[in-house]
Amino acid sequence: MNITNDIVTSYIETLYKNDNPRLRELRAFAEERHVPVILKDTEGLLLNILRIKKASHVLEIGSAVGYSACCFADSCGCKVITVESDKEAYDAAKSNISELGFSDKVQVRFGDARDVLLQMAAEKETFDVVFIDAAKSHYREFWDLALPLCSQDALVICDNVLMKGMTVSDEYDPGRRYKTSIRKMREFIKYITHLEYADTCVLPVGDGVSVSVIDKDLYIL
Ligand SMILES: C[S@@+](CC[C@H](N)C(=O)[O-])C[C@H]1O[C@@H](n2cnc3c(N)ncnc32)[C@H](O)[C@@H]1O
Repeated sequence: MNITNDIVTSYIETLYKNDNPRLRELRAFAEERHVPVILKDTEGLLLNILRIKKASHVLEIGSAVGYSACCFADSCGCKVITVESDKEAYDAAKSNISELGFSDKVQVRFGDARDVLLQMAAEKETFDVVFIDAAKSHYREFWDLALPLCSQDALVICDNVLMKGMTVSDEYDPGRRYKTSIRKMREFIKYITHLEYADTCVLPVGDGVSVSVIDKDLYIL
């Protein structure tokens, strides 16, 4: 189910373009195997945001097969560190990044992002964009761990925040199967939209994308 009108979504899909044939192939490969990769309209939004921001160092939580990480590096030449906890996905991401020629720009790290980000903080790594696209029920933990890694005016972008409409209304989860993750996502959205150190907007693009600008001067560890 789309969170926007199906006719609008289909029309926007017809406008999609990615000029890199290898990335188009990787998207097709992932889609055929039902590997979740960023939706086409989300991709368009993120790549333009990265270019407007002139992003140089991007942290991604949730690599899957490495598709979005390669798109980021391809669109603006930024360095990307992407973190993946599933061994099979990690291996696939590593080999795709290498085969597509992005090994000098994209580094994939294996492990639960909640552990890997702690190590990165100890190594004093910083990023001007963080993209959170992993287990939805852990978004608050990912956010808290990503904040110390952000530079001044960094962007923290979270995917799937509208959860196919379920964040907005229980009617989209009639069997109440996702009750806990819905509650956690609502709490997360409320949290990030009421912070003094972050300005956040939530966009009904793809499965819902939040974009937060971080004022490090107002952020106290
Ligand atoms: C939606 S997919 C990522 C898609 C990718 N960003 C793209 O668009 O090409 C989410 C990925 O997050 C990974 N993941 C889930 N929880 C994680 C965690 N705690 N730490 C690291 N990776 C995690 C999953 O194994 C899955 O491969």
